[in-house]
Amino acid sequence: MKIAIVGCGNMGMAFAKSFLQYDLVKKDNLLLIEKSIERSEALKAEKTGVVVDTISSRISDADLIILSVKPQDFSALQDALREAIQPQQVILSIMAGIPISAIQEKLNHRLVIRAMPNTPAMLGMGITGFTAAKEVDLTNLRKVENLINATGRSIFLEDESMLDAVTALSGSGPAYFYYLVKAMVEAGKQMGFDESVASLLVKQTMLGAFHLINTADKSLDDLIKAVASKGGTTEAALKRFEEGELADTLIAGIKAAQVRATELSKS
Ligand SMILES: NC(=O)C1=CN([C@@H]2O[C@H](COP(=O)(O)OP(=O)(O)OC[C@H]3O[C@@H](n4cnc5c(N)ncnc54)[C@H](OP(=O)(O)O)[C@@H]3O)[C@@H](O)[C@H]2O)C=CC1
Ligand SMILES: O=C(O)[C@@H]1CCC=N1
Repeated sequence: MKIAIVGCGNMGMAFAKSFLQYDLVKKDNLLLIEKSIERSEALKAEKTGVVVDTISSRISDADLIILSVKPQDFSALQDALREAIQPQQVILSIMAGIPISAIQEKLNHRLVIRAMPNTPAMLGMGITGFTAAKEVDLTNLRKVENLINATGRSIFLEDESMLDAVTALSGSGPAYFYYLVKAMVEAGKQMGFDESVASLLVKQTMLGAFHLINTADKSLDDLIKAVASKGGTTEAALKRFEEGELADTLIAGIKAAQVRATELSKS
């Protein structure tokens, strides 16, 4: 299989490296198109694939073209891509917000799959929601699904509009988790720990607690109850969170991300 990746930043390279790790593509068959000189020099030094800086007829060789530039950068490349693209090539877009119909229209091309991964894809521990234009046949869909699964797990969604919710929940989700971890580390520092000690306490707590979610046969409410003794310390913290409407704020934030994804689709 020959793959071209347009935009080789965080996510483009998470995909590229996962494919290489599982031998789903050979380096010689991996075309990396990266505009940033600094980044493309680094990619050349890493020898991850064939690195070029612009879209040219070389892209016409690829079976699959992955679009992993920022949504705002799509319009600048669409003309060059429309010129070079061949009818049998499959496009996989991971750009937040941009609907399949817009990509089809701008590129004058039908075979478009749209996916929303997240950064743990860098470790093969991502989760990706994806959907496809009705013109994409099962063979191509399976091929792309196999590639996505090299970055972690995946979930196929019939309804494209749910991809904006995937973006808000799991696409952006890692940042919410880091935000929470950062606040807990800050609390540790304010209580007198060095950053490194606070960080160790928090990170190991999050790791252990995560595994309990997955292994203990208990609901999240039961897991909370198992920590929060009547009249104890956890209860004091949870009461303060409730007063500050922390859960509602988190939910509102996630919905704001969904709204932004929908706005991006219209810009
Ligand atoms: N980061 C995340 O957690 C996730 C991101 N996404 C989506 O993935 C996409 C990429 O995000 P991310 O990897 O974080 O972004 P990055 O900024 O890390 O990577 C994008 C790269 O594309 C380059 N680029 C821009 N225009 C072109 C062009 N015309 N030709 C070639 N390269 C180009 C950029 O260069 P320069 O910097 O010079 O502009 C940059 O190096 C976005 O659309 C985002 O919505 C999806 C899921 C999760
Ligand atoms: O913040 C963003 O727009 C992208 C999409 C999901 C994660 N990062």
